Amino acid sequence: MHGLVIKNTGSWYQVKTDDGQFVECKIKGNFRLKGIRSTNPVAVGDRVQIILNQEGTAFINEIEDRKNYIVRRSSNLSKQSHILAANLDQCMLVATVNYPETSTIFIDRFLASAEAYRVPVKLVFNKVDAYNEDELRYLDALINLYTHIGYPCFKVSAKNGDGVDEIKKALEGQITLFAGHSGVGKSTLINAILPGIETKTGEISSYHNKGMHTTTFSEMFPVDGNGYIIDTPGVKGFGTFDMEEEEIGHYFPEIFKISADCKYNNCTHRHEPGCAVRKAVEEHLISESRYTSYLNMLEDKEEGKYRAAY
Ligand SMILES: Nc1nc2c(ncn2[C@@H]2O[C@H](COP(=O)(O)OP(=O)(O)OP(=O)(O)O)[C@@H](O)[C@H]2O)c(=O)[nH]1
Ligand SMILES: [Zn+2]
Repeated sequence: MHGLVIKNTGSWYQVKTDDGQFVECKIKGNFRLKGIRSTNPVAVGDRVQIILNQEGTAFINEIEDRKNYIVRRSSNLSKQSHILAANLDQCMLVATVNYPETSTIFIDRFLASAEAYRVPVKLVFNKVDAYNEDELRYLDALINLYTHIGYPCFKVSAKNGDGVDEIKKALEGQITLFAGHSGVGKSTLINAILPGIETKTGEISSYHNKGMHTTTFSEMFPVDGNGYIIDTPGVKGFGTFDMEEEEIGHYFPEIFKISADCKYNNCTHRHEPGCAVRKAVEEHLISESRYTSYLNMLEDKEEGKYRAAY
């Protein structure tokens, strides 16, 4: 029998089978996945094969190949990582231009990590009800920039409901991870999409605070139109993604595209002669803010301390 892992409590996994049953499952034996040293071999979003037993529970005995997955390092000391979710169709990054401001560096780092993880991102700009004329103009400039690069953008007010229907539409049939730094209104937005979920996430957080080993806890919530949303408490964004210096440019689509015209094919687009990227920045074909974010990631890498800012 096949199904989708929709909840992970550490020792048990809840699987929704393809014929619509919910089955509590355990892992059989010792799962070792190729190339991943993970504290949890199975994550929400995994498609699995299960074998039912007489008590009505089941064993997971096979995990289907993942199209992508996101991880978090367990700690700096250990090389082990924790798989937060698998098979994401998309990620929605909630951002704000004020109250508090999401920096373009934060947005761009997030986008680059998502490119590396091969998860498409949609940008959701929240709190549009609160902005003045200047902020709204800046917002439109950002939306113009990111839409052009290929990231769809939404304007919403989780507070008064503006734009929330468009978000609901974009969630249909998709597994979507929500991310965003503290205070952008992620919880308020999720609650506008799924009234009642708020209490649940609250419970999870307080459980967290007791210092119990709940880092393995994650859950997907069904939304209208056969989709799911994942809101992992405490996850502001993606974890560290180890990128080689010359690789960082690959995760800025517009930089990558133009870099084909650089004189040197290992160009880092800083001081090299014949750099097509720097020329494009000067000619305003690549945005200054994106180039700054790119350099910012490169600098961290140089100092040997690259760590995502979330
Ligand atoms: N004006 C305005 N305020 C909002 C909106 N959405 C959320 N807020 C407010 O922003 C603050 C933060 O909202 P939360 O939903 O708690 O933000 P969060 O992103 O979940 O933050 P954490 O819980 O810290 O992760 C609250 O005071 C909300 O009432 C909005 O659309 N407009
Ligand atoms: Zn270059």
